[in-house]
Parts: sequence; C-alpha cells; structure tokens
Amino acid sequence: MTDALTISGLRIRTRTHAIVDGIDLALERGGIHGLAGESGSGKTMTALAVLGLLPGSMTASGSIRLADDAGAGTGSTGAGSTASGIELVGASRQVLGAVRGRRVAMVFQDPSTSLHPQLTVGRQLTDHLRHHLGLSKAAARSKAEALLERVRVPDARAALSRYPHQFSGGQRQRIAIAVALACDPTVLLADEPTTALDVTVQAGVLQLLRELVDDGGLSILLVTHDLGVMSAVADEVTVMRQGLVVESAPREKLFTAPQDAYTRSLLAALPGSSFEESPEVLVEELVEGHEAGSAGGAAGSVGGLAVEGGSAVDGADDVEGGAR
Ligand SMILES: Nc1ncnc2c1ncn2[C@@H]1O[C@H](COP(=O)(O)OP(=O)(O)OP(=O)(O)O)[C@@H](O)[C@H]1O
Repeated sequence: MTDALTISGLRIRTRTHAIVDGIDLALERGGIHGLAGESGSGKTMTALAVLGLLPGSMTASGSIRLADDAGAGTGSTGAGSTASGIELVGASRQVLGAVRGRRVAMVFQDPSTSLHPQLTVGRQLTDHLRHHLGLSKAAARSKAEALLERVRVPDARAALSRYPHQFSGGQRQRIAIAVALACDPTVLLADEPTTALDVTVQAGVLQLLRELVDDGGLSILLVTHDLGVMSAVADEVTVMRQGLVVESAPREKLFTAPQDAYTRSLLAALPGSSFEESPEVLVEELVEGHEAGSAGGAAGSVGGLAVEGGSAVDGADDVEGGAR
C-alpha cells in the first residue's frame, strides 16, 4: 500500500438513513489530509469509523485499510493483517484493540477528553507508556519527558509534575497530542483540534501538526469545518457534504481552482486571501487576517487565527496562562 490509510466506498448507516453514503479517501503517507465540510456532513463519523468507534446505532460497510508497515508502530497487529494492509471495517475487537492508540491515535476538539483531571501529566503519560509498551518506570518517565519536548511543552521535566488544569488550552492540546503519540502511531486522526482554542494559539498547534508530519513517520487526517485551517496545513483536501464527497484535490488546486460549486461557496465565505504556498507565510497572513477579522467579524475562519508568539509556536500560550 502506498497510502497510510485508504477508505473505499465507506457507508455509515443508522437504521433509518445513511450518514456517510459511499466515500473514497486516500491519506497519503507523510501527509496531512484535510476533511472539510459543513456541520453534520459526516466528517467525525468517518474518523470514528476508522477506529471502530461509531455509536452503537450505526453500522459501517465498505473498506478502510490501514497500511501494514513492517517495523512501524509497535509491531504486528496479528489477525487481520495482510500484505495489502489491515481491514478495519468489520475488524474483530482483537484487531481494533491492537490498532487503537498503537497504530492509529486520535485527538479531539476538547483535550480534556483524553486527559484525566486528577492525575499529573507525568502519571498519565507514564501509565500509558508502561501499559502499552511495557516500559520500566524510569524508561517511561524519560520517554514521557521526550514526548512533551516533541510537542514543545516548555520545561518538560517540570510539566510532568503538573495537573492538566495548570496549563493553558493550547498547552493542554499539545499534551493530548503527546499522549496520542506515545506509542508512535503511523496515523493520527485530529478532529477539530484547534477549534476550541483561543485565536492566539490555534496557528501554533497547526504548525506543530505540520512539524510532526514533516519529521517523518506520521500521517494526519485533519477533520475541520474550517477551510482556513486547511489552507494553512493540509497537503490534500476532501470536501464533504451530506455524507458525500463533493471534491478532493491537492490543497493548491482546491484553493486556486475549485471544481465544485459547493467548494466555491465555502471558499467565497473566507475573508481575504486564504491560500499561500508556505505555512510560515500563512501564519503571518492569519495574524493579519485575525486583526482585520476582529473588526470585520470574520468568525471561525482564516481571520480567526494567530501565532502563539516568539518562535511562532511557543510563547504566547505560556504568557497567557500556561504553567502557573
Ligand atoms: N449518536 C448518533 N446517533 C445518530 N446520529 C448521529 C449520532 N451522532 C451524530 N449523528 C448524526 O450523524 C451525522 C454526521 O455527524 P458528524 O458528527 O459526522 O458530522 P460532522 O461533519 O463531523 O459535523 P460536526 O462538525 O458538526 O460534528 C449528523 O447528521 C449527526 O446528526
């Protein structure tokens, strides 16, 4: 398999109707694939179907194949694993259990979903590492510190002793990403990972996702209703509407020559210029857009993003109330 994840003819149904009605999507290895579309179009259910986590009232059919990379992640998933990948639709609990967290991890809009409020960050990370990877206490602590450094949480060693509420929203999302990366997954499903964040920290988290992919070994399916977010970091973008794919294209093509009328209407709703080649340039544009957008009321889009200050990744998030 050349793609990290290949979705073909995916259908998700309730007893009465189709939520997702036969979609195809290929998540390229080492890329960020944006899944965009209006609320209710089926983006989240598509991501949940990858991990076999759909609500009990829904069933999935079609195919979701995860590349079965030799040496990737933490080893073979056993049953269900073939040369052409691991089929996840209809997979057994054993296969899904081996894939979840270890080969495919997920981060959500609200980082509290994956962080226990009454346990220190270090305890959560080390428990996770010891349970899944069987590391010794010392090795787990050392890897936990390295993970926090990888997601650019300042003063990683001290951060291990703190509780989630002692961090700002942006830092908490970074910690949730660290937990997700603990077992070196090959695929990260990120569902609106910046939507709940203050405008001053969104771009920094997006830039972190870009860096994690560029460092190698990780591919990201980025679910968001916000095409501005897509323009900043995605390599490919798939646009969904009412359970169907309306358009799928490389970022530049989608933003400069959208083929579908619905995509064009989404782009027309973006304030100002929304596409540039370089994420760094975009981060600057996003700040300018935000400043202009604050006056013009361009809610929830390109105009709502800004850097975190300093290195454009770290800094303001802390200043705003990071480690206290
Ligand atoms: N537990 C559930 N039972 C039945 N239908 C559901 C359930 N959860 C979501 N749905 C429906 O499934 C459809 C797709 O929802 P989904 O969450 O995938 O949309 P989305 O594109 O991610 O939008 P949003 O960003 O608003 O979450 C929606 O019509 C929603 O109402």
